[in-house]
Amino acid sequence: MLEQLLAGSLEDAMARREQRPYAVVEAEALARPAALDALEALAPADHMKVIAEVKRASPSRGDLAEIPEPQALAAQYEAGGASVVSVLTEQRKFKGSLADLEAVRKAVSIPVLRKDFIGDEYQVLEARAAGADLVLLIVAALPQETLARLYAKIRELGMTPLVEAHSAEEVARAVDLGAELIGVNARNLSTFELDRELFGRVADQIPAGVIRVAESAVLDVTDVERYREAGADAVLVGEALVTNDPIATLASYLSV
Ligand SMILES: O=C(O)c1ccccc1NCC(=O)[C@H](O)[C@H](O)COP(=O)(O)O
Repeated sequence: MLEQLLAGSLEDAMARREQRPYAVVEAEALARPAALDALEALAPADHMKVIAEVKRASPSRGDLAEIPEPQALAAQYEAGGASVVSVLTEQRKFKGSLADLEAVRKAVSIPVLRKDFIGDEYQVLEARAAGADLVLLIVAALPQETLARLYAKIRELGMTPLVEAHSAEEVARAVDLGAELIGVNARNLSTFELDRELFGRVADQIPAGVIRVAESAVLDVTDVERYREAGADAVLVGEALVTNDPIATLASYLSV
């Protein structure tokens, strides 16, 4: 499934490139005001930080919420104390878009993450042109050389890569890249199986000074407490926020 998701996102990006050539999007990306400092926003604190996701649907869970105005939801996330807003821009299975990202960018003043299946520099340029401050890189999706090239491109544009791993070996590859922000995803993106103990098993592999994010299947405050005890600085949450009162849910998570 991960291969299909990446292939679909790349195909869609190449179709957009036919309409908006590389040089045009590059000029837009370079004309943007500087990206916001995501590492500062997510710096370890005396409470758990939250990356709050705009997520309409997913391959493992189907339709979750309509979200006709992603900017309104993002504004609620900011008001509720989220440190970063994650916007799923993948169209085929997640029903997201770059237009969602642009709308969210205009509505909030906290950093915004482009969450998609990134495999090409053009997608990185698109992210910056739309106003993203962070871009997701999935270790399982790409060879190390490609990851390193995209990591460098994201940094060159002043953005922060969120490098996502789903095993001890992938955490080691994220560390080798020099990642300053590492996400451990409890969800296997090929099988959709959840491993809620994974973060606890690999957290010690992440060097001191690197920000640690626990991703996926954070469904209630006890999950947040478990991840906090295991050393997480932040949690990335989609479903629990789009299917419940986001302000109340954020308040309970931020109390940990
Ligand atoms: O969510 C999925 O089903 C999914 C399937 C395949 C690839 C990626 C997928 N999700 C992306 C994410 O990483 C999550 O949206 C994110 O971590 C939030 O997860 P959740 O809180 O469980 O909605």
